[in-house]
Amino acid sequence: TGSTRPERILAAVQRKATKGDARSVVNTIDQYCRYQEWAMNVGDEKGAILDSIVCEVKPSVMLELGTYCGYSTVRIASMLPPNARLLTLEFNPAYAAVARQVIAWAGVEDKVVLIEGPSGDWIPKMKEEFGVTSFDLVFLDHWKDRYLPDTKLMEECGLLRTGSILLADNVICPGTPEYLEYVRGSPRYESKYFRSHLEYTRVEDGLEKSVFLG
Ligand SMILES: O=C(NC/C=C/[C@H]1O[C@@H](Sc2ccncc2)[C@H](O)[C@@H]1O)c1cc([N+](=O)[O-])cc(O)c1O
Ligand SMILES: [Mg+2]
Repeated sequence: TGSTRPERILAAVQRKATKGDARSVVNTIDQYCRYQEWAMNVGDEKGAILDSIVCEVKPSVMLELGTYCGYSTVRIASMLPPNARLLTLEFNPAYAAVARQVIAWAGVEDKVVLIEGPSGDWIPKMKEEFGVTSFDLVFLDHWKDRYLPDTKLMEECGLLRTGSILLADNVICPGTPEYLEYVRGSPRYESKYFRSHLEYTRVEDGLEKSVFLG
């Protein structure tokens, strides 16, 4: 029973990244996944677009769907002011266990609430369990067939307000056709595509930024 890919990524972080230095953790994971073994982090190229949108929005309360190893969790948290909160949802306990350690190594645990379990169960409980009124920014990077149902669920639960922003990874590769059709076709969203590449490759991919109009 060898190690898993997330465990090997964590090992690289604990071996090579400077403890307490979020950028060093991000750079270490990018190096490892570009030169040792590919992994489904948003990566450096799309990550720079993510950074620019986090900086522009300056969210007080943000949601990430799909923590995985915690790469984008650390990337986002390092951009947030001290009193801002990033809630991140992870379904797989083994991935969550790795992510907690990556987040701790980066020193951003005070800004992050990692929630274990399926988004479908937790989204309806956000208000009562975490005191969330609405999300300023949501980063969708979990199962691609959950992007649309979870967006509709957030609407129904009143978790989006006029101006809330959805930022979706992988809208080209692997692709999220139903979600894309919905946000681009709905009068309740103003959508914009940021062209990029699939992490660590030359394959086209991109992020879709959609502003909820209420
Ligand atoms: O499949 C992809 N991502 C799915 C990610 C899924 C992550 O989210 C939860 S699922 C969940 C469910 C419910 N609630 C929370 C988390 C999984 O345990 C995993 O940690 C993907 C694939 C490629 N690719 O090239 O194949 C590239 C990417 O950038 C990708 O994001
Ligand atoms: Mg992704």
